[in-house]
Amino acid sequence: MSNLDIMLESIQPACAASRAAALARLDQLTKPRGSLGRLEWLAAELAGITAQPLPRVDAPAVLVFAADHGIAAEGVSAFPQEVSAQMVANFAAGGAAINVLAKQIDAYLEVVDVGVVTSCEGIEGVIIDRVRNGTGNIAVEDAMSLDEAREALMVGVRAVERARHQGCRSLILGEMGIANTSSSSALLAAWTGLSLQQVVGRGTGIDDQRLAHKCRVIEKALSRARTEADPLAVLAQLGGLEIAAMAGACLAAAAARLPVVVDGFIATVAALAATRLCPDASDYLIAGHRSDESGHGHALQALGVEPLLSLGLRLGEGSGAALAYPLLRSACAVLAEMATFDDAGVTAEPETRPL
Ligand SMILES: Cc1cc2ncn([C@H]3O[C@H](COP(=O)(O)O)[C@@H](O)[C@H]3O)c2cc1C
Ligand SMILES: O=C(O)c1cccnc1
Repeated sequence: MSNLDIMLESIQPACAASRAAALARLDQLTKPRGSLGRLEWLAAELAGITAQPLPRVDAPAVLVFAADHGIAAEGVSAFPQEVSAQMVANFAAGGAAINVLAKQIDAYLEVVDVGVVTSCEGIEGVIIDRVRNGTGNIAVEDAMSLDEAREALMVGVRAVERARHQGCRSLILGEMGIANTSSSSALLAAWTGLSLQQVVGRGTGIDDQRLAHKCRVIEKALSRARTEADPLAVLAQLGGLEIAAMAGACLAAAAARLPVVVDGFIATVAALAATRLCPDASDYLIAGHRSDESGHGHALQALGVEPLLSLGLRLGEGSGAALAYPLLRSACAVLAEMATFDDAGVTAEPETRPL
């Protein structure tokens, strides 16, 4: 059995007993039942994920995976392919949105080159774990081989191992890769049967004409693909290297009982890939936000998750997940630190006297 198969077999559903214990405690805390709304739901989810009635999520790791996409040659993005490598240098220099947001939550940040066309070797601080030099153009050929898809998953697994070594207890997964909304749309359509109109959006901000062209290119990719194939084969045909790495990171997180805060459209499709490979991995996913990329709502629905925030972001990099992360911290703090009715001598029973 491969290391990947061993890990897939080790993934267990979230712990129902810890979740139930957290829910019972929430009802004893000094507040009307349920009055902290989704924060209570979040606290219970985190208890189930970590198998701890009083979960802890500090410190978070932000893992940003970068790779290029052959489909960029079709003109499906508003930006040229070289921006992927330039942005990796920007991440390394600390100048991107995710750098700023990761700093605000005291996160451990790692940028991994999984397959940027102009290799990021030599950029200080970037982890080089390359599978190949960008993917094939999915309109005309498979993105990668089955072996390469497995290798890309393992890139994510290794990144989670490093984050755990740093003492991280929660994960935020981000990506950089020009044209990766196209691969994500193709994967989402392949796995859900949704129409192109539902899954294809403007990405970096393309106009109507380019959007129509993007739809035609993705349609070509889908007509070439064997969408009924097993999930790994679909990932190899249509996926991106960074998408596969994020999926591998989701699986490793599930195996280690760490919560993953899912970011935007691309990260959600990667999380969907993880659940296609191992359905129990879905228990470990918290949707950070709903991005403005049309199709993200459908992707979240396919994953069966409700996002915490909706701020009109359309960036990726892990930005929306980093913004949502403080809610996880707050949920854990409320559960652990609020007084119970008994502790505080507050009457727990609702009013029963007749009016
Ligand atoms: C400067 C810049 C920074 C970014 N950070 C994330 N993305 C986002 O945009 C890309 C996806 O959109 P599309 O499929 O239209 O290319 C990804 O790299 C994603 O992470 C960026 C894009 C640009 C241009
Ligand atoms: O939702 C996202 O993650 C997204 C949307 C547009 C461009 N890049 C990323």
